Amino acid sequence: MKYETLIDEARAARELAYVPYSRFKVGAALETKDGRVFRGCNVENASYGLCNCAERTAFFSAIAHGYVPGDFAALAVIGDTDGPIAPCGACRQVILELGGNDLAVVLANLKGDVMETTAAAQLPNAFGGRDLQKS
Ligand SMILES: O=c1ccn([C@H]2C[C@H](O)[C@@H](CO)O2)c(=O)[nH]1
Ligand SMILES: [Zn+2]
Repeated sequence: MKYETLIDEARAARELAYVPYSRFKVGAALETKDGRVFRGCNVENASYGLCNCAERTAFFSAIAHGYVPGDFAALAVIGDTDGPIAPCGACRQVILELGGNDLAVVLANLKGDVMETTAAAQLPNAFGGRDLQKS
């Protein structure tokens, strides 16, 4: 799918964000290799630490629908930022594990700025499952 189309999906997802505390809406759209798209928005909570970002909502939705690491082609994320939105560290960790090193990550904002990168490039020197398999 064209990145513009995936960004449009993320833009639509953003409209559904539940953000009574930050008022900062974020949308994500995760494309599977078999052509489906899972949308995600951020979902906040009065217990602030429970807020879930748009990126993780999209991945967790796809996993809950039976998709597994290796099934994903691209992730688009959009927010009302000056430059292309920058995923938080927690999301970069999840994007890398579930999306894989080479997942295309398309970061956008409402003004039309776009940055294309990859999951691995967004989290250098990452901790991963392999690190747990010593001894
Ligand atoms: O890439 C990002 C950055 C922030 N947020 C959310 C978390 C919180 O709900 C709000 C403010 O940080 O934006 C996302 O969903 N994705
Ligand atoms: Zn995040």
